[in-house]
Amino acid sequence: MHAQQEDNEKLKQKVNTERFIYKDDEEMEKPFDWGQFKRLARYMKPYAKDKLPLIFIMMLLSTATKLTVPLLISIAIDKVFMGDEGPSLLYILVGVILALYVIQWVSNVFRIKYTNIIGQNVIYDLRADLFKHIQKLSFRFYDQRPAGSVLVRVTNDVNALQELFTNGVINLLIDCIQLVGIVVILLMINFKLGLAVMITVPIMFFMSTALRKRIRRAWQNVRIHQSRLNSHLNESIQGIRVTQAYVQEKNNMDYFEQMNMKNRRSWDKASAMNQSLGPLIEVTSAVGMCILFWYGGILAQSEAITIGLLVAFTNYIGNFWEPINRLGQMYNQLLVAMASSERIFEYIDEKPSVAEKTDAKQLPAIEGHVRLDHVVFEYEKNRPALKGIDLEVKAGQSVALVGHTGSGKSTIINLICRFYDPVQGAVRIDGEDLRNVTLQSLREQVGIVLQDTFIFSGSIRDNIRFGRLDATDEEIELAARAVHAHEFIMSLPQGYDTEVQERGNLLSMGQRQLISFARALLADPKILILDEATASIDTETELKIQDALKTLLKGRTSFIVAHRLSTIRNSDVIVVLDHGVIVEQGNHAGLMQRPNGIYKGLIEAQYRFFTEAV
Ligand SMILES: Nc1ncnc2c1ncn2[C@@H]1O[C@H](COP(=O)(O)OP(=O)(O)OP(=O)(O)O)[C@@H](O)[C@H]1O
Repeated sequence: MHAQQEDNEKLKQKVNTERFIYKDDEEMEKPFDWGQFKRLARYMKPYAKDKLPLIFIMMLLSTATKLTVPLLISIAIDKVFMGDEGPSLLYILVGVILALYVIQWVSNVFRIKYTNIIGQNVIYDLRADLFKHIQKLSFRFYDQRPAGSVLVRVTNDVNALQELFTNGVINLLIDCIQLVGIVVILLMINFKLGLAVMITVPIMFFMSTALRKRIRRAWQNVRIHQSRLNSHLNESIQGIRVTQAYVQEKNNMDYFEQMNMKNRRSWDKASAMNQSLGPLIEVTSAVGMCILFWYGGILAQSEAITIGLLVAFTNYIGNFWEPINRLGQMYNQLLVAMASSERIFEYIDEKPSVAEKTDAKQLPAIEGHVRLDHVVFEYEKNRPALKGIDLEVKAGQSVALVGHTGSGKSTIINLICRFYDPVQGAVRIDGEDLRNVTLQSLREQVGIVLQDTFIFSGSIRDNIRFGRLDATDEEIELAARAVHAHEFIMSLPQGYDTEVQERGNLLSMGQRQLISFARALLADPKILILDEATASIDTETELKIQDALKTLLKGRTSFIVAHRLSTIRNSDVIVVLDHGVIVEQGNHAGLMQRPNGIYKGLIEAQYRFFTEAV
């Protein structure tokens, strides 16, 4: 019994660990890619003309002032303290140093201000480009990715570039200029001493490069864990109702804890490694200092260098390690940003699988004649969802698509709206192959109401107006009345102005559907598609809806997918699908006369279901 319990516990743990599998969205190692860096830098171009030269001047000014101060101090030591100059030179030097600090401060303030402006603008543009593009991507793109991972690219990856643009690139330049400046000054003051002190640079460079590679990997590991945590969080919040309904909170929490712990451990490891870099730099700089005091002392004794210049040397060396340390960090930051930019550009470069031809023409006002010519379609290679569909629908006819679940009903609809293109064959409206027309001119004339109707945050009025943005309030109300939505809308606290939250959480499923009916009616499309649209409506409302549908469908070609067969018996043509093939076609009366017909079987099964249930 005990062993059985243990087995059960193990099985539960196994299921829990394997339940969530998130594809890692992160490249481990990527060499620096100049092409990509240039592409990224192009985002700075619009601001380059007026802001970049200013930033550059400010940068040179602050570095020059910073590097001049030690030289002035050395003059004070040699001429005033060690020499025989009077205090007036000291006052002048102190005044100049003070002025230099003020200049440095002012130039830094403006530099930071301008770099922030450029950085924020670049990030704004990049995010806008990315969002604009992913809005155009086809259903196939979204089929292949969890929403969480798309979200992470628009938020986290773009944020990762923010630091690079606001500080990174400019600090990198400042540090390079400062380093070159210091090296030149050191070698000019005393060539031999300069070389001797810098002997430690290559040693430190090699040691820190090796260490940094490991640090970079450790941070990448942190991001992988964070990304998994994000995906899980996104899924948990979206699926919270199902989780609670199946009392899976504890399992969910256990899994979250595991992820959270792994994330924390990876963070601890990375930050411990990071901290080991500081002492390495300190030791190297201490060795450099020792060399300076030892060799510098000898040179000073032989009067090859003055005490003032030795002090200046010490000062410069002190300022030397800091940018070297930062440059290493910056390189890491640059590689991280490059990985992020690669992921962003990957989306921006993604071509919509349903692409408009360059010479795509406007679909003129249609009559609504729809034809599917031997259409074959597959979502995944070698798994056809439609296996050669031939269907002709005259303008104004109402077509019902019926069949078992997974038989291909929604797929036909997806092709008529051109959310996907057929693999073989063609879908034509008024004789025009849909691949030859612009998406806008097609979709403006095809209305669709889905079972999972999407309600956007905003007022009820705005949601109905989504069907036609220039509709007047009267037209909106007329549409709502026609589909019997007006009564329930008026019973809401602010009527048409009632704010509904994202996804319409405040409304029932049926109410959401009535709103989308009104939305579709307002759009006044020549072809109307109702995909399981009446599934969530109660029988009483359905009777009203049947009446409304008559108005809604009048003069339009319509496609109705419904499991509730009572909704479709009045259709002109009923198309019965099975495993992606049309197996029967005709009107209700005709199909009911077929002995052993599939449609007849479906109707009888549904009738039995209802009579036995009652
Ligand atoms: N986005 C997708 N990616 C991969 N396969 C899909 C996708 N959508 C549907 N399929 C597959 O295509 C086939 C047809 O699906 P379709 O949604 O057209 O069926 P349906 O008749 O509308 O079913 P239901 O009545 O359950 O809505 C099914 O085998 C389904 O598994």
